[in-house]
Amino acid sequence: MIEIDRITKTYGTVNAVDAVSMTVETGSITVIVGTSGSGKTTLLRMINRLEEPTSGEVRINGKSTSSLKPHLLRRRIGYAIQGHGLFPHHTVARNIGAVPELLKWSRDKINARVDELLALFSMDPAEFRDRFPAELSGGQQQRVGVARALAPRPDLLLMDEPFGALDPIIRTRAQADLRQIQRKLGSTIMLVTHDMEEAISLGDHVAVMDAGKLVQYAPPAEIIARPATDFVANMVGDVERPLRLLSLISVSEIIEPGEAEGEAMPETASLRDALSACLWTGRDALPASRGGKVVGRVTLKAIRARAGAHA
Ligand SMILES: Nc1ncnc2c1ncn2[C@@H]1O[C@H](COP(=O)(O)OP(=O)(O)OP(=O)(O)O)[C@@H](O)[C@H]1O
Repeated sequence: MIEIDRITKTYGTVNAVDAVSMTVETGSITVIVGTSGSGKTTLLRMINRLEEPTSGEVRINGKSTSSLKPHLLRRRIGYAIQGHGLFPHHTVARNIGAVPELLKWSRDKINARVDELLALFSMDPAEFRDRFPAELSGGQQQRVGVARALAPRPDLLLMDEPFGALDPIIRTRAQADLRQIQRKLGSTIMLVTHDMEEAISLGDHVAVMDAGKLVQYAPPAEIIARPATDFVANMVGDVERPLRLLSLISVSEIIEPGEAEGEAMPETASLRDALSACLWTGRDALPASRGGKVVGRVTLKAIRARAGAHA
């Protein structure tokens, strides 16, 4: 069991993560979802102490992570990131065996573990063991990255946007593979994404972050049925229907006078695109442009009203 207890990270005057508490059950997947800058990565990196918390603590099976040396802690916690961070001059086998080697496992034990993991990820060990990362597809590199993180049988696997670089079809497949492997190995996983669909399809629990705060922590069905705040409701949408409707309406229909910060949205774009841009960049309003010139703004409130009017 992982207990996160009022953990906070302050940069200057900003609480990037603000007194977040949650308990993660062993053998489950928890997905942390939120807009850009909501504190997801900082939260994840405090768990393996790549960032030191300003206050609060994390306990793994009852033991505070602050009682362990960070490099020893990180051998017990796997970490997989977007772009996978493989060592380019090492073979697949050496990449996967990197931490077991540090832990001084025997050569036979490492080789067996490498082959076991490759097979689990549907990669024939005889074919892939001796290849270099550049000789793999993006999806294969991603799988090797996850296999490497799982190699020493970590207590916990942290994943930061692991599927971010994959195209949508491979991404869906990679999510299904991860689910299957996690079930088989009984791993405990905490995964960060900005994609609510990914959170809902992968998570046993979904943690929604907004401006450093944990605004809801619940199973996906509850997040959809009973969003705790307007922000969560916005992130979930009313599942698919309003999004489909919004994709049929153009920004030009709801432009209003006024200003907004950041990159402009062309009036010919759909409200689905405008909503997506608001959520992605954490803005409540976007400038709207016609022929490259800003002519007003489109607000999250107006997008929601329009979605409601069609419901
Ligand atoms: N080293 C740092 N120094 C100062 N501020 C930081 C630092 N790291 C992160 N922040 C700030 O903390 C906040 C949270 O950042 P964090 O990277 O955790 O967000 P995130 O939700 O993971 O975003 P994204 O999805 O864009 O990666 C942001 O406002 C960010 O600018």
